[in-house]
Amino acid sequence: MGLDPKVWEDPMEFKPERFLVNNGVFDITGRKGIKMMPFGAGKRMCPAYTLGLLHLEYSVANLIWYFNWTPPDGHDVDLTEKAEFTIVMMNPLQAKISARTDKITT
Ligand code: HEM
Repeated sequence: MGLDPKVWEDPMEFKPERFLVNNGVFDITGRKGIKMMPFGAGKRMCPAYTLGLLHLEYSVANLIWYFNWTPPDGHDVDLTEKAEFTIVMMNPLQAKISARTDKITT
């Protein structure tokens, strides 16, 4: 379903902005039609999906808030897909992280 052009426009293209519809509120519960359902759908849907989403947002927000992320010299980020046992990135992702000194502390 994730690769079906009847469901997704240009399914093979990396377009995160496709989820920025309806003021950024994308239905992942399957209530408005089943299109993407990372937490399942219907009666047996994950009962903790809001907790899961909150936890992910909190984790990512903290990683961005506390660290600067840059690619090491000579390791450019390339999102092109490469087929191995699974689909991997063209260049394995490497990141140099350092503590942010410019963040506002409260
Ligand atoms: C990002 C995090 C999570 C993802 C992607 C996820 C995804 C899923 C999926 C796909 C199902 C199966 C739904 C179905 O059978 O249709 C499920 C079920 C379930 N999840 Fe999660 N889940 C997450 C986090 C959590 C957390 C944090 C908890 C508990 C604190 C939890 C508790 C459960 C339970 C109890 C079920 C079984 C529901 C049932 O069979 O009635 N999940 N989850």
